[in-house]
Amino acid sequence: MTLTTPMSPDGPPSVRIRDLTVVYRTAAGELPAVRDVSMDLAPGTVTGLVGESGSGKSTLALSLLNAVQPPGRISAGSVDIGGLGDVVQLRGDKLRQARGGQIGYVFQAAQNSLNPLKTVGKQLLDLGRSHDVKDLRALVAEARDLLARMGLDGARVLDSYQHELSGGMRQRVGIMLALVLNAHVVVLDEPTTALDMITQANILEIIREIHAERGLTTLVITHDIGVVAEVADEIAVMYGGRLVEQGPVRAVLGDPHHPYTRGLIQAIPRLTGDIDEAQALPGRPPTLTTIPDQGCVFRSRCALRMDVCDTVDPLFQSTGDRMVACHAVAPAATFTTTTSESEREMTPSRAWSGIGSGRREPAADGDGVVARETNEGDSA
Ligand SMILES: Nc1ncnc2c1ncn2[C@@H]1O[C@H](COP(=O)(O)OP(=O)(O)OP(=O)(O)O)[C@@H](O)[C@H]1O
Repeated sequence: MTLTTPMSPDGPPSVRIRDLTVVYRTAAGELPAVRDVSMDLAPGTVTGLVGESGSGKSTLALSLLNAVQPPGRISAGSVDIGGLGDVVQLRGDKLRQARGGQIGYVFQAAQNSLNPLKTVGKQLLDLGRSHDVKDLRALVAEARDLLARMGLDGARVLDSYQHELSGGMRQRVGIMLALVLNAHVVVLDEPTTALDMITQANILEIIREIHAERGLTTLVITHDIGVVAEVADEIAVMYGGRLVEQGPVRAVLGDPHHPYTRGLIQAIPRLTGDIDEAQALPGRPPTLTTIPDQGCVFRSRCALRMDVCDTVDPLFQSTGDRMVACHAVAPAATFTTTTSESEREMTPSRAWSGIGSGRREPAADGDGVVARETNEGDSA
């Protein structure tokens, strides 16, 4: 079925986040939930943002709409969205129009975020009026089309109250409301949480299809790596308010370079094979007050911890096909110049030799020493 709203004539927009820091006011002062994050969402891609609870995913995503609420605020950095400029600088009417108009957001637990006292159609009209939509009939037709595209009877759904719809139907209504004003950047926060497996699979398929057909740039936030594997082109991994790894999904999931990414993957129980293969990550993620203010944020849980990790923030830098922030992972330059046997041992997969076999201590001397030398050189 053809959608009434075609792909943007300029193509999907790019999103460029630079040096973004978001703080929350606490009894201990303002503390960063997102710190110095730089990342690009390539036009037309689905990026999956993963990390344990509290790693800063939702805070980062809200920054894309300049919608961080007090006691939080964006204290530094920029979010440039193609055709819009720096969203962090937008105020008043311009910001209100951008939200929903150009940037759609499907909130966490969208299934429960509809107004229980109004029909979906009434909420749609409220949305249209708040964005000064002149042709409300066309808006309703667009909503019906979108709902039909997602396998629902549009007219019936628009006449329904929240309690008359299943969880999966409400989630689709959330997606419709995020897209109906023709947004081309879409953020979905935990789009499949609390849905059964079949409905989850169905929603992920819908996200992919609509993403491709409408020419969107999409960010999906989830703590479930399975969701990322299913729906995303790129994966970004967050820990303690930092981005620790970002790259193509297949490359990163097939050969994770950061110890945290590897730990997340190893913690997934498999449907087949030995159930004991899944290893929970030891320790807990930090809270705002326990995130260290210098050195690597992951070091207290890291099997590859070295002295340098206590004092020097690892740079988020290219290791060839991806970006990684880890002192134990050699940057791209090292790979292109290595020739000798000992230098070849610097590759991340060598540094990982102990982890894959279930050993939970730093890699053997040679690897550890070489990695440390490499990184001390870098930070100099
Ligand atoms: N309103 C707030 N006031 C104070 N601290 C907050 C507030 N909202 C979030 N935080 C803190 O900021 C950090 C990041 O939270 P955020 O919700 O962005 O993480 P998340 O990765 O999205 O977690 P989840 O998956 O549980 O939603 C956490 O330590 C959280 O406790």
